[in-house]
Order: sequence, then structure tokens, then C-alpha cells
Amino acid sequence: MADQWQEAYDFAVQVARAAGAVIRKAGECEIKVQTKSCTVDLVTQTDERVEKIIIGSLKEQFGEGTHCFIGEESVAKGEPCILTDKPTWIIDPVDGTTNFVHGFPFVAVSIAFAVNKELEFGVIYSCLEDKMYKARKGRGAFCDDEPIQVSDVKDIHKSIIISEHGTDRDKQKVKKIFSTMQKILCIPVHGLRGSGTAATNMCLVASGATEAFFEIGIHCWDIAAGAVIVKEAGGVLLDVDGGPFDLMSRRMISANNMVIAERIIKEIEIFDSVRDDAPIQKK
Ligand SMILES: O=P([O-])([O-])O[C@@H]1[C@H](O)[C@H](O)[C@@H](O)[C@H](O)[C@H]1O
Ligand SMILES: [Mg+2]
Repeated sequence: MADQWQEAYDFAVQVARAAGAVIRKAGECEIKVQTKSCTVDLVTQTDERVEKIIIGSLKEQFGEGTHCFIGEESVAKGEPCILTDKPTWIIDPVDGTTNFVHGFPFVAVSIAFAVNKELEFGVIYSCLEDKMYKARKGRGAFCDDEPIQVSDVKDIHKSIIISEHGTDRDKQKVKKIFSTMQKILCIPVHGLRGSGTAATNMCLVASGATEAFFEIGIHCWDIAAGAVIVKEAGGVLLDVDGGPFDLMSRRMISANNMVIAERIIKEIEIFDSVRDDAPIQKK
């Protein structure tokens, strides 16, 4: 059953494109902003609406009950964030919500699909740039149907590295984030960047525009689709401590190769974050 998930893959591309059109249109109107975990963790009606559209379309196509869903906004409302062996869609309806609110031009729809806890494919639609990135396990990575691959740079001094500071403003964590960035910048590397969307950052690694992207504090929906795209473009994924990549651990480095990844890992000051699949604390 080599082609078992092709229909789901093709459908995910269609759904992501349609979702991106909704986001573009919503960006032309007044955006009502609310907050989630803290005052800088933003959410809009568009995030919620687009997630409902995506999950609704997938349920209609594949039948309610057979597939599971992990969506950023559903989890925010108390839905479980547990990856089982069942076919599971992992969705970030608007990756880069802060960008969306401010009109900063990088916003992505991220849809991944996992079976037996293994990622089968990932689709990221960078909807303001109108770029469709996609990859299916073992079949390569593409941007607008053109194959993409990671850069071949091995010399860290010739690299551009992406990181983000996320939405946690705990002073000790922020200190570690900036200390890490300072150390990396002074290796020295050619530059540090950040697009404001983890999904887009991973596509930039996959297409060779940058050598690595790492972050502590991201969620599984930010990186699931990107993980397939980076891997299929020839890149590597690791935990920030050099161990194996763990989708639920809220930390990862994606890089063009192990040489770059391991060099960056030497500089990363790790801090704790609660796993995505940690049991929900009773209040
Ligand atoms: O909230 P959201 O815009 O979907 O996702 C955020 C973006 O991916 C951002 O780049 C990253 O730094 C944050 O950690 C994510 O939470
Ligand atoms: Mg996100």
C-alpha cells in the first residue's frame, strides 16, 4: 500500500491553500486581538475560524472518528495534545499570529499528518508570499512543485542561523535566549534571522536560504510539517541537547547537516518547558 496516504497529502495541499486565502482576506479587515497564556501570546478570530475550516474539511473528507486532530486553537480550549498510533492531523492554522496582527509579511498555514506516531507528510503554505511547501516521507521536498534542498555549507562561519524568542517573557529564560544568540553571532556567523513563524523558518532551512533554525518553547503544531519538509530536503532534526528529535518536547534544532547542528548545539543554553503531551494540571 505504497500510496496509501497520497489522497490525504493532495487534499492537505488544497485545504492549506484555501485556508491561506481566508487568512489573506481577513488581513484586509480590522483584526480583533485577544490573548492566551500571557499578554504577548496573541490569538485572533481568524486563527479559530481557520482551524475550524481546516478540521471541518478534513473530517468531511476522511470521516469523523477515524482520524485524530491536534490543532493549536483546539488545544488552547482544552482538547488533548496526545499523539497516538491513529492517523493524526497536526495543525497550526495561522503560524505567525503576531506577524498577522501587525501586518509583518510572513504568515503560514501548517498541516502535518502522522500515523503510528511517525510523520507521513507536511504541508506549509506561506500565504502572503503565496509559496506552497510540501513533503511526503521518502519522496522529497518541494516549493511550488519544484524540488528543494538544504544548503551544502559546512563552515559555520559562512552560515545564517535563525532563532526566535517565542512568547515567554520569563527574565531568566529571555536571558538564556539572548546569551545563546550572542554566542552564536560571535562565533562569528554571517547573520542571525527570524521570520516570526517557525513553519516558515523551517522552510527557509529546507530551501537552503539559511543553515539552521532552533527554538525552545515551540509547540508540535509549529514544527510537525516543517520537520518532514526539512528532512526530505536533506536536512537533520535534533533535540537542542543533541539527542533525538522529539515532536512533543517543545524544543528542536533543524539544520542543513550534522556539522552545523552540532556546532550550534554547543552554544545553546537550555531551559525547561512543559512538554506538549504533559498531563493537564488540575486547577
Ligand atoms: O503562535 P503562533 O504564531 O502560531 O506560533 C509562534 C511562531 O511560530 C513563532 O515563530 C515562534 O517563535 C513561537 O514559539 C510560536 O508559538
Ligand atoms: Mg504556531
